[in-house]
Amino acid sequence: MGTFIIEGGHALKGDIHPQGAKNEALQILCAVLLTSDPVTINNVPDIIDVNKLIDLLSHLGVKVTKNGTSSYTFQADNVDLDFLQSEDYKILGRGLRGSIMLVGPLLARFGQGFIPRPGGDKIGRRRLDTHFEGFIKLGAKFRYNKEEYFYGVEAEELTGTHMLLDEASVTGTANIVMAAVMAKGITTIYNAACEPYLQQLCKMLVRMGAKISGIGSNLLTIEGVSELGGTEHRILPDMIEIGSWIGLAAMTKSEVTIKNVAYDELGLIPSTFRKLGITLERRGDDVYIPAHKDGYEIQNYIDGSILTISDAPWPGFTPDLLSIVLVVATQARGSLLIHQKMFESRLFFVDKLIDMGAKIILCDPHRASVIGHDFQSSLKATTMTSPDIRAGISLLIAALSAKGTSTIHNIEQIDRGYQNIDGRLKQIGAHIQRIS
Ligand SMILES: CC(=O)N[C@H]1[C@@H](OP(=O)(O)OP(=O)(O)OC[C@H]2O[C@@H](n3ccc(=O)[nH]c3=O)[C@H](O)[C@@H]2O)O[C@H](CO)[C@@H](O)[C@@H]1O
Ligand SMILES: C=C(OP(=O)(O)O)C(=O)O
Repeated sequence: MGTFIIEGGHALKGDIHPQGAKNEALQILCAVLLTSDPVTINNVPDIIDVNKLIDLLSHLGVKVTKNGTSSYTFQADNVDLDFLQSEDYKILGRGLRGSIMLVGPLLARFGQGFIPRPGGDKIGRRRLDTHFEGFIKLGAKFRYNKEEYFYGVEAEELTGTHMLLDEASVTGTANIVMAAVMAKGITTIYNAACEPYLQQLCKMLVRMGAKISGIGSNLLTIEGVSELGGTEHRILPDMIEIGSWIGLAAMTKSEVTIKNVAYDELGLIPSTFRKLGITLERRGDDVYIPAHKDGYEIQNYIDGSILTISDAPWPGFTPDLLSIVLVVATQARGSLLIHQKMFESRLFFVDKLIDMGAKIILCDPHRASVIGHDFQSSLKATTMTSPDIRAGISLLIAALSAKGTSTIHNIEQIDRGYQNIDGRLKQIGAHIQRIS
């Protein structure tokens, strides 16, 4: 279990280059299984979850060539389907959430897809019904081994159909789209998730020969084709990482420029941080955050009532940034309510912030009310353990702003989604040390 030792209270200064998006990379990597031709992917982040998925692909027989630091070529021309039944597959598949998206492409191309219950953050129930209901509608037979938590779908042929998803699941939509691209006839998916991750996946599939319309909306129409070919794809900058850097800059009163953010893909992220009173300027495709020497003030609603920040399926505000918004609010001028609607166990980490001196009331598992200190009182350094990826980065932000030296254990949770976070923080002046 790795640990960070952080000496807080230092302002940071400099440029940050965001990594490629974790959640997009996981979809795109699974899509390489849809063709026997080479697929080149650029801007691949060097993070635990992505590296685990690349390892899984290579165990499946996919040829993996590293072209440079963040560029890979994959060729799935000799996939070992027997590996899907092996103990190793059960162990490796459980290691991350993104592995669930292997099922759709395997089903589409080879008529069979299996997966153990995938890993990922323990942030509440994470059901997979949407995925499997979609495959069943396309004509697949479903089986589930309850003892081993092992899911399977099989089909001699998939046939296009209309489906209304029971929820706009991000990985569920990606999985169903990848299954449908080579189904016979037309598939329409309503209540589809439409995050930039999904849009990027669909655009890549179109370049591979798929016929998809409605990209970016919640109604996708897919006309099945008989096969797909190779392509080259570039992963967008990670919008969750960009939001994390914005929060970190404000709370440590640091002057930071986040370079090449693909601003037009950030949706509500900039305006949500602005509602906390944080100044961020768009400069070309960069985001400049000045040092907030006089703090930042939370805006109320027009009628004077207290601001609520809550998550919603895209283009709503992403749930993956709520923990970061929460920690940043602990030093704001004013109060707000955080309402985490999607996940029921994602706010419990506020106990650690309360220990550090933050004024937070956890109203119930989904809602926390935060009363900002306006920097009149610093958070106190402490020892903590990172429970999940976004709580982990939030605790790291708290530690960087706190007085004294903090310790964060279980930093693998942070490493699974943030590339060389300590190295990049050091480059802009943070006092952080990794102990493995
Ligand atoms: C690898 C990956 O890409 N992970 C992301 C993906 O996970 P993942 O695809 O697993 O998440 P889903 O979109 O399936 O659902 C997330 C949670 O929200 C609930 N839900 C979802 C849609 C909806 O309309 N109503 C609703 O309540 C689900 O029941 C579930 O509890 O999307 C989540 C939601 O943006 C993100 O937090 C994860 O980082
Ligand atoms: C919840 C997250 O990831 P995963 O779905 O991989 O657990 C996240 O990225 O915030």
